[in-house]
Amino acid sequence: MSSPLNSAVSGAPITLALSKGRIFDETLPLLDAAGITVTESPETSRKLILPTSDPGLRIIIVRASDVPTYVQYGAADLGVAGKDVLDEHVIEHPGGLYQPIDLNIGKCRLCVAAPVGFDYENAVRRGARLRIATKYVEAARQHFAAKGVHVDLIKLYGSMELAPLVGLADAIVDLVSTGGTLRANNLTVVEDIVDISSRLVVNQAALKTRRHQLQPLLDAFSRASQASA
Ligand SMILES: Nc1ncnc2c1ncn2[C@@H]1O[C@H](COP(=O)(O)OP(=O)(O)OP(=O)(O)O)[C@@H](O)[C@H]1O
Ligand SMILES: O=P(O)(O)OC[C@H]1O[C@H](OP(=O)(O)OP(=O)(O)O)[C@H](O)[C@@H]1O
Repeated sequence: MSSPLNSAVSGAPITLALSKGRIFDETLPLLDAAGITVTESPETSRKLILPTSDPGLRIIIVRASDVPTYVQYGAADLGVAGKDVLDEHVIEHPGGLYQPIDLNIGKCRLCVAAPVGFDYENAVRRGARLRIATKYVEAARQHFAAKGVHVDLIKLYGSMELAPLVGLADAIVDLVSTGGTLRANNLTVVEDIVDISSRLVVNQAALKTRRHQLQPLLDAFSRASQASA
């Protein structure tokens, strides 16, 4: 996309919500494909609103799990969030979010993992009540309910791999990519739940009222993500 987004028409730039780290880093090439560069980095700047080379687009930096909230309430017109985060959000706060594009970034798997040597299959067969530590309580609840496995879910906000090592849980539900974190902590995948990637998420009202501004960006993201699939 070579022409600037037309901010003069609506009076306000389009706001894109990103989290710093891998989502910001992996979204940059997609923006680049849309002819947009971001000169400041959230790793070095403390600014939470970053301008872009296009006066019609600004970026806000929020926690990964807060991206759907900013977009749902219209504080951002669109954002990038993992399917893991979106699924948790939508179960608790349905409506208002449109997920038009799988960006094919942030690829990993949501899995059940347990200490090497823990006989998960046998525990499930016996009908044992398992203690599961996770950040993804809703996804875990649905997964184990569908299998008819009784679980006590323990909500954590990070470093789930620690929980079975110190007796907080029997197993965890967490994201796995290379498997390096599990290996380093003597854990192993005992079950795959779902493939994860990051999605573009758009405020449904903005899609109606600012469609002509948003569409070129959506088209550019769609082309770039298909090219990298
Ligand atoms: N190891 C990984 N490989 C690929 N993608 C991943 C990996 N870990 C997480 N992701 C994806 O990237 C998204 C953002 O992860 P990130 O680690 O940047 O945030 P976070 O620390 O999980 O979020 P928060 O700050 O809200 O707790 C996740 O929601 C997931 O979709
Ligand atoms: O299989 P691997 O390649 O080792 O990746 C898996 C790890 O990646 C994620 O953590 P992240 O690196 O995002 O750390 P954080 O959750 O503490 O931000 C996830 O929660 C795992 O711990």
